Amino acid sequence: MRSKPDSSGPVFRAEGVTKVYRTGAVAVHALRGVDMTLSEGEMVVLLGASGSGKSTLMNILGALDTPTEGRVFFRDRDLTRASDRQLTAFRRDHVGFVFQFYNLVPSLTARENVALVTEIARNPMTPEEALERAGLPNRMDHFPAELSGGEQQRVAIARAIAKRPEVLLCDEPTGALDSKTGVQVLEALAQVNADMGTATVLITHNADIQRIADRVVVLADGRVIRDEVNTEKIAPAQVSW
Ligand SMILES: Nc1ncnc2c1ncn2[C@@H]1O[C@H](COP(=O)(O)OP(=O)(O)OP(=O)(O)O)[C@@H](O)[C@H]1O
Repeated sequence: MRSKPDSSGPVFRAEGVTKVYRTGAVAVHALRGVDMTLSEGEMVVLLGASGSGKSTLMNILGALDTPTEGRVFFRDRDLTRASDRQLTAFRRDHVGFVFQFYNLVPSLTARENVALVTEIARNPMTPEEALERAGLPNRMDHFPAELSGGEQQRVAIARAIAKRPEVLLCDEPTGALDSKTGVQVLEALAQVNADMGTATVLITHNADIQRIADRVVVLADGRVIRDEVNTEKIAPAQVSW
């Protein structure tokens, strides 16, 4: 069953997005006309084989990259017409990113890593609240080297959500984790999605993880080959791989 109504307009809308990377004489067609939407509060799992274009699409949605052709809207804003400066402001104000590798500052504690964001964001939560929401209330004064991979990833999630982004883009957040710690990370993401209504895109290689999604989008060779509502959504704790 869908857990959330789909009454409002999409947060993201990609229309006919193509991306061609040119390296010398070689052209790689990473995306070949992708249409996709992300609705308010929705958790979308993006699946596909290696090289199918998942990261390229996510980077374009998050304005880390620009399409070769096509349009990307964030609410009513056409990102493909925005300047670099506007795109930087868009990322800073609206998007949280979580990557496979946590990119924490090793010499700072969990709390201090999150504070790097809360000190510059416009309407942040406290680092403590962010770490609690990410499921890590008891490790705030630990350094990254004192934390497990799953705990480090939850610090990265806390850092990503501390500015209260409307969208969370997660590229293989469990890719470096075993299944037990991977489930804990998925639980943190599902909790944020449920409590804060943060629309979330989650890239994974792991087909089992699609079961926690509201909707599943599958890419193959730069095209969307499946886009379906998941009618039997399960809790992360029920996922095993
Ligand atoms: N900066 C780049 N320059 C040239 N080619 C690129 C670049 N980034 C990605 N590509 C190519 O674009 C295609 C899609 O890559 P992308 O990283 O989006 O796939 P993916 O589905 O995320 O793969 P993976 O699951 O392995 O991360 C691949 O063929 C890749 O080699």
